[in-house]
Formats: sequence, C-alpha cells, structure tokens
Amino acid sequence: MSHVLGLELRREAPPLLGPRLSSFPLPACEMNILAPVRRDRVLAELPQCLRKEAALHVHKDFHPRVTCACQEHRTGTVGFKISKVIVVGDLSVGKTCLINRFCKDTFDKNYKATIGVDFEMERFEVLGIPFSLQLWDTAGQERFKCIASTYYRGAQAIIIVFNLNDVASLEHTKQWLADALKENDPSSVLLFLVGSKKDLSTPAQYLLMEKDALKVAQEMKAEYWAVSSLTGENVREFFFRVAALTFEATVLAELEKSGARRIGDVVRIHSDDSNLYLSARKKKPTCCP
Ligand SMILES: Nc1nc2c(ncn2[C@@H]2O[C@H](COP(=O)(O)OP(=O)(O)OP(=O)(O)O)[C@@H](O)[C@H]2O)c(=O)[nH]1
Ligand SMILES: [Mg+2]
Repeated sequence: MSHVLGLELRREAPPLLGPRLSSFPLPACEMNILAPVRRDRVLAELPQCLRKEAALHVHKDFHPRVTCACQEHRTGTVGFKISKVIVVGDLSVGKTCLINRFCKDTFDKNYKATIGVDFEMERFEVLGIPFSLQLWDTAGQERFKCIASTYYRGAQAIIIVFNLNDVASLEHTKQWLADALKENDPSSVLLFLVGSKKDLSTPAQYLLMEKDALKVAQEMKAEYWAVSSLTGENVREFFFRVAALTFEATVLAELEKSGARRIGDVVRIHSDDSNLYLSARKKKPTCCP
C-alpha cells in the first residue's frame, strides 16, 4: 500500500491504531493493518548486526525483560501501536528502491524522484506480538525538502541512506541527521546509517568506503548497514533488524512507563557496557527482569 503525499495531496497517517478500534467500519488502510502477518515477517529471534564496530547493541538475544513480557503478554499497547520510521538522505541515493525491494520485492532501474513523502506499512510478528512499522520515504531533492521535513516528527527510528559510490552523499548524512533530530527526541530515537548500491562497488572500493562509513556511524551512534536493492543483498536482514530493535525499545519504554506507575516497586539499575550507544544516548536505566 503506497500513499503519495505531494504538494496537493497531504495526509497524516494515523499515529495509533488503538483509539480508532472503537469506530467501525475501519478505513481501508487500517483494515490492512489488521490483516494476518505474512509468514515471512515473523521474528522469533533477534536478527544480528552487520558489523560489531557500529551496532546499536551486540547482544545475541532480545533483552530478557522483553522476552519475559512477551511470554506473559505484558506488552501493553505495543501490539496496537504503529511505529514510525523515516528514511532520509540525498536525492537518488536509493531510498525508494530500498523500501520497494523490501515491501514489494521489486526494483526499478529508472529514477523517479519522490515528491514530498510516501509511506509503506509493514506488519511483523515479533516474539508472538504483532508489530507494525510505517516506513516514511522522504524526498531527497532540495525543492521538496521542506514538505518532507514536516513529516519527520514522532519517529521511533531514523534511517539515513547514502550511496556507497558517492562520498559526498556520506558527508551529507550528518546534515540529514541534524534536520531529522530537530523534530525528534534524540535520546530515544534509534539511528541507522545505510550505504546503498553495494552492487556497484568493487570489493576494494567497498572496503575503502566502509572505513569512512563506520567512522561516521560511530560518531552518530547509528548502526551501520550496506545493502543493494538491485540484488537484494542485506535488505531483508536490515529491515528485520530495524523492526526487532524498534520493537525491543518500544516494549522496554512501555515496561518502564507501567513500572513507573506502580508505587513501591523496586527497580535495579545497572549500566551495560556492551550497549554503549543506547546507554550513552538514552541515559535511561536498563532494568533487570
Ligand atoms: N545499481 C543500483 N542502482 C540502484 C540501487 N538502488 C537504487 N538504484 C538506482 O538509483 C536511482 C535512484 O533511486 P531512488 O530509489 O529513486 O532514489 P531516492 O533516494 O528515492 O531519490 P529521491 O526520491 O529523489 O530522494 C534509480 O535509478 C535506481 O534504479 C541499487 O542498489 N543498485
Ligand atoms: Mg525516492
């Protein structure tokens, strides 16, 4: 399902499914959200990162509190929520192709600039809990940037895309991130830095670019990925990782919120060294199960 949101046709997507459940009949887009999860969108384990040097965390499994909450169906509103993910980056770096490869398994070699924004909905099941991602594809062209930036707000994750064969597009990622963070809470949003068009670089060229990209990812505290929408390399792995980490963060936030409401609860706090990015950025306690 795709919605073109250009100059004339602009529409905010529903931020929450929950409150609308009472109104019947549901709009077509929400009916789709309620459709069964595709078998190939079921996540029973935590997908691993691409490079340990620039990963949001390197744990092998989901946070124990998250696993436990899912087993006991204590995930609050998470199953009804739609998490927003925005995709930003220079024009023609391959943002639309990346989303289309994952959501529709298609690839168009002709460039058609995104005008304003567009979005796709993807439904997952993570540890038995339904989880929906709304992937916002934004325009990289300067003249559409101010329309697109009005849709940055309220994101749980930001994907910053650059072309692995164009060093300038990597340099511009910092500005894209700064613009996206103006509209979001830097302490809670998850960041992903994605190098695109991997099929166009030789192994030697790729390694050279990867070195710079890892440095940028570490500075941004973003998780680094390299993909090709043409061949499909790493595309599915990448989006599964985005879904899993966004789910994990959403459940943890929900548990923290419900825990904070219970007066008299004892919460043990410890700092987790292998979760440097999150602990450094979030400055939030990680609670033991
Ligand atoms: N070889 C190769 N070409 C790609 C890949 N991804 C995208 N392209 C090509 O790059 C061009 C731009 O791709 P888009 O996905 O439209 O770029 P975009 O970032 O959405 O551009 P804007 O909407 O203007 O911001 C198209 O001609 C694509 O076919 C890839 O993985 N490999
Ligand atoms: Mg596009």
